[in-house]
Amino acid sequence: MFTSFFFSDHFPVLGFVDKVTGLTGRLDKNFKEKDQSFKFQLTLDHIKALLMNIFVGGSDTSAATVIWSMTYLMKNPVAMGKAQKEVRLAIGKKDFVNEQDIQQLPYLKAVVKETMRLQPPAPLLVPRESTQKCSLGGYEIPAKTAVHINAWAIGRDPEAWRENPEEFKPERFIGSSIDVKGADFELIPFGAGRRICPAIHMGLANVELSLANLICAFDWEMPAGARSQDLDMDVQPGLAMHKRNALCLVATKYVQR
Ligand code: HEM
Repeated sequence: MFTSFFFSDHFPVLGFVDKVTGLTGRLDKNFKEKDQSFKFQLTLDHIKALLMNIFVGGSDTSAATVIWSMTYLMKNPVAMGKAQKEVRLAIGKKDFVNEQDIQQLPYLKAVVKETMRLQPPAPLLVPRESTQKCSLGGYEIPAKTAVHINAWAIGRDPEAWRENPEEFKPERFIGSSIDVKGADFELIPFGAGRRICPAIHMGLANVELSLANLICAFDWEMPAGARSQDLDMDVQPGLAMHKRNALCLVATKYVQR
């Protein structure tokens, strides 16, 4: 069915041909059969909710991370300089950073990890409920308990991050195996275990690609009269942790000499 040629897909006015050839009837029958393999009736509302999940879950978190990364880089010009030098050297005369280039950018990746450590986009991950009674770290947790994991606090825990945990220091990840993929519990911006963010690779690519292109193509300055050290880190409370006040910067196109 998937590979069949439907006139209606290409020439809507000739859609009646699909009815005459029986394709439309076969399509309806297929849908009905597939629907029965679900334990419930899949409605348009379910599909809308699913698309909403993907759209909100995907765009909001990635956008928040790019803005926090830019904020930290503006407040740390040495780190901004290092990240720009790395990406500009790696792509040479090309005018766009692509996914392959990203693999040669360890410092940029460290910047993203460090941002996610300090400002995980979903600071309490997604609320969950325990299905059965269990014991964790000496605490008895009954079934049906609401569980919130404070990824924000874990990322700043001085026992896990011994070297100035409050400081933005991407270098802490250079030569370190700690990653955001759910295996290192001190850094879990995407969660961990079976309910870890299913789009972790897409989320990381969104952030790394946007950030790499922003800092590669432009030099960034504060608007006249503003100082980067005064940039605030105020947070807009919500499921996703956004910067409360808009980050206003002046971009100048970078021209390679
Ligand atoms: C920087 C980007 C992203 C971050 C930081 C992020 C973070 C998270 C976190 C913390 C969770 C909850 C994990 C848990 O409860 O343990 C989650 C779940 C989820 N994320 Fe992401 N996410 C990102 C990008 C995306 C994208 C791009 C999509 C979709 C295209 C997406 C779709 C989802 C969905 C559908 C779930 C629910 C999974 C479930 O309940 O089983 N996320 N994400």
